[in-house]
Amino acid sequence: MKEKQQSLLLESAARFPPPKGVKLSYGTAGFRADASLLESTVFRVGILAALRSLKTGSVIGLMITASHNKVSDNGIKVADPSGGMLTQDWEPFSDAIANAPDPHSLLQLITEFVKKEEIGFEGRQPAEVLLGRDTRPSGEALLEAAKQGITSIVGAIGTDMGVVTTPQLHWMVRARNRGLEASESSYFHQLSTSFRCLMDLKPEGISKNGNDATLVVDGADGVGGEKLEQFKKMLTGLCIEVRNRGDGILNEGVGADYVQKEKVAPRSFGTADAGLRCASLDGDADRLVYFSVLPNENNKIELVDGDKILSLFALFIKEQLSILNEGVDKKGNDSYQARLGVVQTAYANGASTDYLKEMGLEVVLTPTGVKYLHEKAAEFDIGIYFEANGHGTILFSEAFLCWLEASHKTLLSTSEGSAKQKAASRLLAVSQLINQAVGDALSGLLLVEVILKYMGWSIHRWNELYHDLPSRQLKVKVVDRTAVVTANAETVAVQPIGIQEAINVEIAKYPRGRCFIRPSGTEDVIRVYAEATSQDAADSLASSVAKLVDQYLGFGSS
Ligand SMILES: CC(=O)N[C@H]1[C@@H](OP(=O)(O)O)O[C@H](CO)[C@@H](O)[C@@H]1O
Ligand SMILES: [Mg+2]
Repeated sequence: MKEKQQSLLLESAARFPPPKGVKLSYGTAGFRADASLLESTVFRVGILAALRSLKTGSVIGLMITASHNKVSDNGIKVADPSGGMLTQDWEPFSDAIANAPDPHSLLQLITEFVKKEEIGFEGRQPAEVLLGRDTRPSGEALLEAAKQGITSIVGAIGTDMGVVTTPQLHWMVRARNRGLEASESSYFHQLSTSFRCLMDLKPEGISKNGNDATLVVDGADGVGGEKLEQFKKMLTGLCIEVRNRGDGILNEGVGADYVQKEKVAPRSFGTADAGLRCASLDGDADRLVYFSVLPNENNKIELVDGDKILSLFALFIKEQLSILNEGVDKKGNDSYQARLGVVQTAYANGASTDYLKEMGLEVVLTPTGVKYLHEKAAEFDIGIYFEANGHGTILFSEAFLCWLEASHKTLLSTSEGSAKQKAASRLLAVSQLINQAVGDALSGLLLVEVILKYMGWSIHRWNELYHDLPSRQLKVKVVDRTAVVTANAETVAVQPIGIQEAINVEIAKYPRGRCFIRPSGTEDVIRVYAEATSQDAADSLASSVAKLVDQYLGFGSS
């Protein structure tokens, strides 16, 4: 590294001293903390993003958001060239530089890393980082700190995309690296065009969804509500009313995380909305859940979560694939036996996993966190992944899309208007509509709406696909959450020794009982999840296992 570069790093790092006594970690989804603690971290992640851009010769993304966390928090996530999450190989470096105590130790870490990764500073392309932020008041100053980090790498530039949803930023990174236009208007254009194409391809004779022609959306008082209000004007054939568009406090009693975890209606929704088809986005609009307010039930709702969105998508895709393969000899030249797979975590409701398996689908479980689910889904020709909390998307392999495009072309010339041609056309439109960089509440919502129209289903009919097993989630504060080590996609606790056997004894007391514990990657707690055939049983299983966690690891345990 040249001297000029070294002194630039030292000078700028001196302007962003890290807070004393705070240790930060990249965690499940980037750095998150109280916004007042983050300037130095964000500055340093700016440096990391510029180095990543140099290393890959591609555009990188930086998103300033703390998603569903409270408004006083903030955070930062990195988008890799594909638009997906930062490669896990670079997470240890991000942790190390975030916690470097002074400019010199920071410079030393960077120098060593640049050498190890063989990052060239005289590459053909200059480094470029796209920056975005959500609506948090702390976002503007943090974005400036990130920019300073980026520009402390000689020749690197930061391009401010303004206030955007997390998935919009990831989409833009992906688009730029494919040589496409990466603006908000091109994003809206792609989504609205593919949405219209799918609406035009719905079967004739399907009736409207009864009385729920309008979709009412809770915007979590964040960026998603704002964007949807703007975007809905470009959508034909769908009437959307957006509530909680930013007048109230972000994520307070609103948003997908609140609705999914508490199973109650968000602020601005009540019994007057009973029976309507409603949806809720989270603070940065990468999560989506649906719900319907129950009549006379004190804000209780019928929750249609990420597992059911996944099931709806899987059903639709599977149907289109079987139309395409109808009458085709398995060895036929123009057939492509696409591998369709679904990816869930241990938090997926057991009834959803049973349902998907009964459909004949390959179901894979991964640890919690989109980075794991996304990676697994990419192994299929069509991989659908969702966390129960509503974060997920559909990935199409390049090989399958190539075949599909060619096949569609042939079908257009030989049998335009045939069921097969329409099925191919629908799948192509889905690959355009759904955000293949990352889970996206806006594009997910449009796909749900299209499929409900296609099926002629109301939200209640959709919710009847299967009945969720009653479940309960609890959090337990412990001395050191890293003392819990899990295996088998977090379904088994291998440490502390003996705890799993004790949990098994509890589980055996309940028919269809299922329970697991894991350390959270975003909060300082151990999470307990339990499922059983009645709510009382799920509650009681969760609370006895929470007691075990407290006995083994709680503050009175040592
Ligand atoms: C049970 C649960 O909902 N866990 C969430 C939560 O992770 P934890 O590691 O459980 O804190 O935040 C993650 C990031 O948003 C999300 O991917 C994950 O699903
Ligand atoms: Mg989010």
